[in-house]
Amino acid sequence: MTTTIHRPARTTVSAGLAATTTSAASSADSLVTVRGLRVAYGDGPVVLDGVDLDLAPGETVALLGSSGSGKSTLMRALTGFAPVVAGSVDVAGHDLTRLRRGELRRVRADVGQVFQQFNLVGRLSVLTNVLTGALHDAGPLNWVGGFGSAHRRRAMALLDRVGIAHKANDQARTLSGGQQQRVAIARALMQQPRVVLADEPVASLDPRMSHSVLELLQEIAREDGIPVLVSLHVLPLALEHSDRVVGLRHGEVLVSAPTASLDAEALAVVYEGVEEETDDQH
Ligand SMILES: Nc1ncnc2c1ncn2[C@@H]1O[C@H](COP(=O)(O)OP(=O)(O)OP(=O)(O)O)[C@@H](O)[C@H]1O
Repeated sequence: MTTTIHRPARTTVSAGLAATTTSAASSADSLVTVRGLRVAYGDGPVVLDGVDLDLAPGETVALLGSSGSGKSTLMRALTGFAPVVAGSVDVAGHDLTRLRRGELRRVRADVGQVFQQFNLVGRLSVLTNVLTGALHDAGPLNWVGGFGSAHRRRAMALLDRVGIAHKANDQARTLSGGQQQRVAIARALMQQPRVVLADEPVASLDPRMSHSVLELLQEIAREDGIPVLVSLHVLPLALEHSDRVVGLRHGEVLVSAPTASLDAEALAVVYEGVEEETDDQH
């Protein structure tokens, strides 16, 4: 696939940009392929317009854009929850826009999700929170012992992988934000996802924790050979912890290029003409 930095007529072209480079992803090897995606909520305006996206196994793609540019909506489309007006959203060989509800539920199990607020059940143990990631394939639960021993072994192995096995029996709410996000990542991995979506996973974390959580996500992508799409508001974090960057502005993809070919100046086009606060982007 050719990658692009689009410059709409109303924006200024700054010097020195590589307008065309070669991407890591192409539709041939992509696990996720979005084409011509157009989304509108009810009778409201179009919030995604003609979006193309490819996610290849093993790559971490940073999704950038100002508040309201459509990042969460794109993530929602990848789980079949966005009101799609046109286009296709292919995840692991299934076009989500064409599936019935039951089929959609099965395909959703392939998509692991990580959220800004972790979404753990605070009063439950760390281990139980991770186990809930396997609910879709747990079968009839043994309500005395809960999940079976195979699930528990897998959950413990994942907690070990994310570095907090020693907290397994603690209540989730007693952990720090960074630790809770690691639990949430382990829970997402528990469902053995084919792709991981992380919607602003470090927005509630301090800089040190942010780096370590993003390092972990990138490591998981590489080691497990799954794509990770991570939306971020902080440019330096995106430039340090991704293989490719996709930049949205007003629902359109303006930048899609390997991270190594980009810098903050090249990405400024994504934020040009946007009035919202920009303090945390640089
Ligand atoms: N459920 C909804 N109903 C109506 N409009 C919505 C809904 N969700 C989002 N929108 C609108 O869609 C547009 C894109 O929103 P979205 O949340 O996808 O942006 P975002 O880039 O994720 O923003 P942020 O960085 O603030 O999370 C915005 O104009 C928003 O108001």
